[in-house]
Parts: sequence; C-alpha cells; structure tokens
Amino acid sequence: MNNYTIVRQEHLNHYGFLFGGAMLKWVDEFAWLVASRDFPGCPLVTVGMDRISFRQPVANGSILRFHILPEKQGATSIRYVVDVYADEPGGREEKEVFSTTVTFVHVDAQGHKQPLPRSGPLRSLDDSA
Ligand SMILES: CC(=O)SCCNC(=O)CCNC(=O)[C@H](O)C(C)(C)COP(=O)(O)OP(=O)(O)OC[C@H]1O[C@@H](n2cnc3c(N)ncnc32)[C@H](O)[C@@H]1OP(=O)(O)O
Repeated sequence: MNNYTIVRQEHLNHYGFLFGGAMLKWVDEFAWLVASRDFPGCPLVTVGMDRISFRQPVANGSILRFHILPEKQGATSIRYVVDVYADEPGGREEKEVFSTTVTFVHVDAQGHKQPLPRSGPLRSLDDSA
C-alpha cells in the first residue's frame, strides 16, 4: 500500500535537507494507518522500529512515496516493511531514500497486549495487488 506526502520548508534540517525526525514521524503514522486498516477494531501501539536506513538526502519539494507491506505476524504483534521513495522537483525518476521495519502490538483499553486476529493483514495485501 502507498501513502504520499510532500517535503516543505518546515521539514528541513539546518543543512537544507529533510530532517530525519520528520521522516520517522511520517513512517510511524503511515504504517500505523495501514496496520489499523488491516486490523479494524484493534487498538495498536508502536513497539519497535528496526533496520532504519537513511540512504540519500531528500531535497525540499520532493514528493515522498511510502510503500508499506506486512512482513510477519506474531501472537500479539505485526511487523511492516516501509520503503520510502523520493521524486525530486522536476525529476523524472524516483529513488529509494529510506527503509525500516515497524512493529505494532494489539493492546486493550488498559494498554495490555492482546492476541491479534489470525485473519491477517488482508486489506493492505489486497491494496498492493
Ligand atoms: C502509534 C504510536 O505511536 S503508539 C505510541 C508509542 N508506543 C507506546 O507507547 C507503546 C509502549 N509500550 C508498551 O505499552 C508495551 O511495551 C507493549 C504493550 C507494546 C508490549 O507489552 P509487553 O507486555 O512488554 O509485551 P512483550 O515484550 O511480550 O512483546 C509483545 C510482542 O511485541 C514484540 N516486541 C516486543 N518488543 C519489540 C521490539 N522492540 N521490536 C519488535 N517487536 C517487539 C514481541 O516479540 C511480542 O510479539 P508476539 O506476541 O507477536 O510474539
């Protein structure tokens, strides 16, 4: 499944490129949205981000595409792979600029972990077809 956003002035660091923290915020939010659509009615919290790799600096005005797919479901958790591609202003080709995995845990109203439905993340798999 894909989500998109644009890099603006307020997302830049003091070198004039995208601030890494802005990227991490988008990744957490967009992956959470995909996971929440995959498991309707299941409150999910982020438990970990791994294999974080900032591959290329990202210029102001770039259009970012967040490609998010489920990788592994456990008893209470689900891990997604997130690959981010950037289309520079005026550019004709996307390049991969970032990748990570994000894991979410299903919790109850008290914040205690709960089993995840075994139906799996069907919605994002359908959307990626
Ligand atoms: C969308 C957001 O931004 S939410 C805000 C940020 N997140 C939070 O505030 C969550 C804070 N953390 C917590 O409340 C707790 O740690 C919980 C509820 C997530 C986990 O509770 P615990 O009882 O410690 O769970 P436990 O250690 O047994 O792990 C639960 C599952 O997460 C997995 N897990 C735990 N830590 C990690 C990690 N660092 N990375 C990946 N997976 C992890 C475990 O393997 C387990 O998976 P499984 O049940 O599918 O086999």
